[in-house]
Amino acid sequence: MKIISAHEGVIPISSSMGNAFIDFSTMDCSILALVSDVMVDGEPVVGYGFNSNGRYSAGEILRRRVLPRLMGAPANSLLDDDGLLSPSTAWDVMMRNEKPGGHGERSVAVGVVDMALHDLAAKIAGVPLYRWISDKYGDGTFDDSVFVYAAGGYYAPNKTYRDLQDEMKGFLDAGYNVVKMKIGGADLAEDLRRIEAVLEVLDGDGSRLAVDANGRFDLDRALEYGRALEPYGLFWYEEVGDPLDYRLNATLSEHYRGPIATGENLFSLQDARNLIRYGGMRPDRDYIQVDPALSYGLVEYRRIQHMLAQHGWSSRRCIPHGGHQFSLHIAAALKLGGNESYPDEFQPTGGFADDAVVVNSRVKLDDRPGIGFEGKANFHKVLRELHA
Ligand SMILES: O=C([O-])CC(=O)C(=O)O
Ligand SMILES: [Mg+2]
Repeated sequence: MKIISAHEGVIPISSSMGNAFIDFSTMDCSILALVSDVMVDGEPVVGYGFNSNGRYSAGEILRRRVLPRLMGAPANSLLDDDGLLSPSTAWDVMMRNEKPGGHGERSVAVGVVDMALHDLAAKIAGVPLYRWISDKYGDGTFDDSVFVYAAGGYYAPNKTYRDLQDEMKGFLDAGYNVVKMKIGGADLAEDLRRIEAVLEVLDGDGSRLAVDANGRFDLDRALEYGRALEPYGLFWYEEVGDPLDYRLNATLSEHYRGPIATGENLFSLQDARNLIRYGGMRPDRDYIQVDPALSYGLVEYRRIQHMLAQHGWSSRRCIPHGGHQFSLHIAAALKLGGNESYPDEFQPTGGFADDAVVVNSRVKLDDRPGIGFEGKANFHKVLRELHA
């Protein structure tokens, strides 16, 4: 088995919305197709990857470092002892001559390729990725549906409370029980009005609402918001301070009693371990949101799972960021607590297969081989054009 060619590209996923830290007017995304020499029904088997939603493309690193190493390696150096494509062996090849630390966007580039390699390996095996993962690394069992919550509630020009409520109603109508909205892009009084507006739609049940500050707050503001939010009994209070400010998070956890979620901008085993060591995260209630696509892919994510287990954390406390199909398979196979979903945002990359149905905030996995991008027509069209 050989990878014959790699086709990398960049697509816009821009929009007018904003969170507390950035607007998405120039947001884009790296996409990748790895074409193999394995033929099925007269067509080569192709693995696809992309860099999750909401961080910029990493084409330069892909083109200059990661892909040349992958494509320059002897074909058999990417295979396991059974002659099958091994994403973890390929990972070592991609990371040759890379120093530790400073993970930055390198982890994003490697994550794109790791996703495509997993898609390819599962397609060659003729099974959906969740099955491939659970057969290879687990006991062959998996969750046949995954908890998903609907993320949205962004700031946007001229967006009214009514617009925000309608957006959230749309999520409930689409089958979600838990929704997420942005905070920190306005002052506390205004954000509380926005929260109250959303709570009206949720019958006043704060346990169905997560709020996300996108790393905006300093300690004073983190605690001030925490005091104001605590009475609502929210689903979680997300990414409150800078992702690498572990002490801020630890101090917050001493004051804020409800669940805290963070980790979407931690891109390595080392950073995730520091969060667990120094961030005051509580394994009985908090959530880890590391996104496998942004953080060196599934190979590294499995190391993170191992680290979490050593620290006494259940995989159920992990709900990855990103709202993508890759994490959905990982969540089912590694028995995570769930996965994010963007029903409306980040197109064409965000969201699941077109025929995926959310019932009671759970989505079932399907039987398409690999990750199943083929079931998401608008995205598959873009991916196919890469190697047409
Ligand atoms: O706004 C974003 O960049 C996405 C985000 O934080 C999330 O989905 O949790
Ligand atoms: Mg977030």
